[in-house]
Amino acid sequence: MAGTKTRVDLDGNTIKPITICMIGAGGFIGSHLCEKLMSETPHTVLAVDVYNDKIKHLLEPDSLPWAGRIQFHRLNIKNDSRLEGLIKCSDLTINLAAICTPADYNTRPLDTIYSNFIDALPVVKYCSENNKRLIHFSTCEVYGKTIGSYLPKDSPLRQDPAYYILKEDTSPCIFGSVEKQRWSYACAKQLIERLIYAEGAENGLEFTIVRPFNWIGPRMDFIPGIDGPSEGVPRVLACFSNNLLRREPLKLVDGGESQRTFIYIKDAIEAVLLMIENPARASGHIFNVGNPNNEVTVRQLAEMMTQVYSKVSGEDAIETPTVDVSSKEFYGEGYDDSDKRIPDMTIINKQLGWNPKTSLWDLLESTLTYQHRTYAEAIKQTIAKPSAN
Ligand SMILES: NC(=O)c1ccc[n+]([C@@H]2O[C@H](COP(=O)([O-])OP(=O)(O)OC[C@H]3O[C@@H](n4cnc5c(N)ncnc54)[C@H](O)[C@@H]3O)[C@@H](O)[C@H]2O)c1
Ligand SMILES: O=c1ccn([C@@H]2O[C@H](COP(=O)(O)OP(=O)(O)O[C@H]3OC[C@](O)(CO)[C@H]3O)[C@@H](O)[C@H]2O)c(=O)[nH]1
Repeated sequence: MAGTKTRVDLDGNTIKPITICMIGAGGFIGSHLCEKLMSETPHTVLAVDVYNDKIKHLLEPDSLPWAGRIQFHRLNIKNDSRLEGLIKCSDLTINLAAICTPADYNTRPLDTIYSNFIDALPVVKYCSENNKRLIHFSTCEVYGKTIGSYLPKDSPLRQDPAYYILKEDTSPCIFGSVEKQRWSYACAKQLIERLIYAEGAENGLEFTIVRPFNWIGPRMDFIPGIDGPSEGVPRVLACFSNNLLRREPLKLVDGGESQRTFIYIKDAIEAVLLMIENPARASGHIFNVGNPNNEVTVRQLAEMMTQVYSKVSGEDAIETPTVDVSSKEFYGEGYDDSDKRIPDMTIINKQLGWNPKTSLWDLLESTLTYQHRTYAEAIKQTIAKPSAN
């Protein structure tokens, strides 16, 4: 059971129980991290969020084995004076809070910039002033587009990894023009990274920055009309899951040519736990956390999800499984895209000896099994219900 046997870090030292102030604990990543910390470690979590639906199973009932090691604090970090107190009484702060769905970047750029930069400022300040360690969640989007994307389509250099592999310490950050408001998020994340780095350099802040590369799994985002707004546009996993559950074609934005590497949330959480429990190895570093072996185009992702969903649901795929849609139609004015995202793993390998394990097929199988079990019945009922109009 968690907390009863001695746990050691990568250098063989005993790990002491700590208190973690986790901001954004009620979201997708936060819920998995809380689950891991409760079931496998003796640490205490002060879980801060405006919502707690995704961690309710960890908070209730009081008889859970970890009762007393997790407390939920419903607060909005934009305007709540309790934040400093929570950071002060913790050993480590993990900041996950953000607006991080691409459909918002070009349609709500002010909220996006405030959420990812302005609202994170007090968190960094309180950590720095109170000598508290900070693990801040940034994004792979800070790399923007690859250098290779600016080469002619037929250039052989496009095949050279030097032109597309994304490295924390050497790759540039290449964003589109200011009118392309898609980059409001990446730019805000980049500036907060620079501020944290500067706090480390000038004031000795002990920090780690995480750049997640498309972490996916159960509880990611919402299914429109079921546990989120009917007109809402979540990230691609939930968009495609929604289409499959409703037996609608999956929408391929601009032909589905963009490439992504997807990593299973449970693999990624292992990396975060290593950062939490190995401060001497993690502090002062920026880490890519992704699975370079799981690269697909968005079109290939749609095809694979269609096959996997057929297998787990027992339903045949629909006759026309995908449909092309322009980015302007799907996301509106100001959308732009990252062409390709393959993480370099040198730094995380060297510092933490971590590697992802789960193949794309396997992670889709467990995730779509969860989506089917969780939503298929509710979707059937909404489809069967006669509409109000
Ligand atoms: N999931 C990924 O693949 C991925 C990729 C790149 C970066 N990230 C980063 O990781 C972090 C977590 O992402 P996620 O996928 O879990 O997103 P998420 O939207 O599921 O979680 C974010 C949580 O933060 C909370 N939050 C936002 N603003 C808040 C505020 N003002 N006060 C209190 N709580 C607030 C939200 O309610 C939500 O529960 C984000 O910073 C995101 O930019 C995630
Ligand atoms: O129905 C859809 C939805 C999306 N697409 C395309 O899929 C690609 C991936 O989209 P998505 O997962 O929504 O987001 P991104 O990978 O572009 O950005 C995220 O990456 C990390 C993070 O920082 C946080 O999660 C976020 O910014 C993309 O090409 C879409 O256009 C589709 O074709 N159909």
